[in-house]
Amino acid sequence: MTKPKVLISDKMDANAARIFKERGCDVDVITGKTPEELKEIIGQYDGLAIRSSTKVTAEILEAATNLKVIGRAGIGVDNVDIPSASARGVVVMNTPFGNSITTAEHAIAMIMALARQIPEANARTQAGEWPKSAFMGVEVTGKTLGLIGAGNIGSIVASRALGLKMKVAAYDPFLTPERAVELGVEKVDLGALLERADFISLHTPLTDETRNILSRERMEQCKKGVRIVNCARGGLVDEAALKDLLDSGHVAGAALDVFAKEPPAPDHPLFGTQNFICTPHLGASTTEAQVNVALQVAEQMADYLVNGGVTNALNMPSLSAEEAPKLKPYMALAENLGSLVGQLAHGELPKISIETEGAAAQLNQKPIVGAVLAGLMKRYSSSVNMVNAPYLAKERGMEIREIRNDRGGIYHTLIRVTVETSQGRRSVAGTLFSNGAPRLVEMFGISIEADLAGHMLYIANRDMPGFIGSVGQILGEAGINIGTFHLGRREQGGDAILLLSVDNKVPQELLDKICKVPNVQRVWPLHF
Ligand SMILES: NC(=O)C1=CN([C@@H]2O[C@H](COP(=O)(O)OP(=O)(O)OC[C@H]3O[C@@H](n4cnc5c(N)ncnc54)[C@H](O)[C@@H]3O)[C@@H](O)[C@H]2O)C=CC1
Ligand SMILES: O=C(O)C(=O)COP(=O)(O)O
Repeated sequence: MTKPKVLISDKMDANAARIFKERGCDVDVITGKTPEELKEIIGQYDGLAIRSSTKVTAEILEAATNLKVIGRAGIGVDNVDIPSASARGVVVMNTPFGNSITTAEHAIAMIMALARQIPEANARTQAGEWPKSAFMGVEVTGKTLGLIGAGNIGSIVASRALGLKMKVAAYDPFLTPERAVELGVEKVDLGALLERADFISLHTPLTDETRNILSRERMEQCKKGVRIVNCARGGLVDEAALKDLLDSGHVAGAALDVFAKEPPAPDHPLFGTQNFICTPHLGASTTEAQVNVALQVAEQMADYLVNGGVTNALNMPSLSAEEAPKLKPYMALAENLGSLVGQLAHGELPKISIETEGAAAQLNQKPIVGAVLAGLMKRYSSSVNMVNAPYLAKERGMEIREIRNDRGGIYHTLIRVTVETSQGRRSVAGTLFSNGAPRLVEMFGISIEADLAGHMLYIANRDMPGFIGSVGQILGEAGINIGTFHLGRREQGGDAILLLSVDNKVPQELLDKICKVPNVQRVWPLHF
């Protein structure tokens, strides 16, 4: 058998190459290639090991005709086009914990550097000045640190900040009250965090929801004199607004490890701004973290290439060869149902029950439960997958109930997912057609049949004449094409639901307009 061939295309600790060789792979270390150069050579490799510099675009993947696995020695995978990789059957893995401590420590270092203006004081002192009276710092003791995102890294930052005698307030829709107590932080909403924080540190992935989470408006809502740290992802903070607010003194200091575009242009507006400090995406750059992630990524990738074992994959569950074909369609259904309740619940999810009926109840429940939870949490975490979702859910205090009912009801096979939140109970169910196609069959106890795919709109209304025409007209006038249309109602004149698939994302103004149509109770955009 020919040896699998791996390319390490970003700077990586030498342990990675050593492990690949020891595990029976050939390995090339070629860093600093342009996308065009990478495209030329990628076709010969079975594995690609990267950090954040290599951008694995659809175009690169198209040329990667032999590629089987991409391994990210680190956490964020926003530089990999995962849908394209999945479509080509390429497994994408990361190392979700290997650099978390190191990155949390970098955020703490940034907080301290801002509090005492260490970089500028250092530069001026070494330039021959003795600017003792130019600098007046602030203590962090007793100050409030507002954490946006309290996952792996945010939690570690919280523990270190508490050790520094700071108070920690955290905004994270996935943080349960119990987990907040365990961490010793106060769970708050974003508005309260902005009003109270003396320091803000961001620790979320970059998603549609977190992009620009510190917008101009939100930073203006902050306490005057706030100091902001971003060691997560560029794009979370509006850089132009940050520049203006530092100039006006509303923001007293800002430290960025990451930029919207990396590397930033040499004339980036923030460069040279007073009380602004930055580092070139060094969050994960310690000897310890780099050894951790290099060893882990090489072991995981070699295991997959040589033995077919799957660990920390973001686009594939870990499955045995016999189970895989049977479970595959169920997992697609389960992930869609999880994603649907996650989008509808939009908030804390302390209790979830996953019920299987008929044929579904006879199968290995683990991948089904994993897929529901992965669907539910994927909007909140970049590294969630079917394998680690149950673990993450447990860690975050989610109560998970599994119910099996071997006897089928009206459907020969059914999965029902119910979440209980402070806003109430939300339950959805789906079945599989005989060709394996997944189908939603029930929402909130109301029968409805729909495919869950692409952009959709969920509308809850009173069952009254005329409403469908008005909704269709609003969308039609805005040039939004309706693909499919599904209706369900509890009883004549009672609660009813409408699920539409639409060709484009529906803008907020239109959602507001639909909300005003008589008898409409709730409008919710969905995406699958
Ligand atoms: N600067 C650097 O070198 C490094 C940066 N990172 C980045 O740090 C970030 C966090 O990493 P982890 O803690 O490991 O991820 P994680 O997945 O454990 O935690 C992310 C947290 O953000 C929360 N979240 C998601 N959407 C949110 C929203 N709209 N508002 C508030 N909270 C939200 C999630 O619920 C989750 O608890 C990632 O973007 C990662 O890529 C990670 C390592 C090194
Ligand atoms: O792990 C992450 O998400 C990081 O951002 C670290 O990036 P790097 O591997 O240092 O290029």
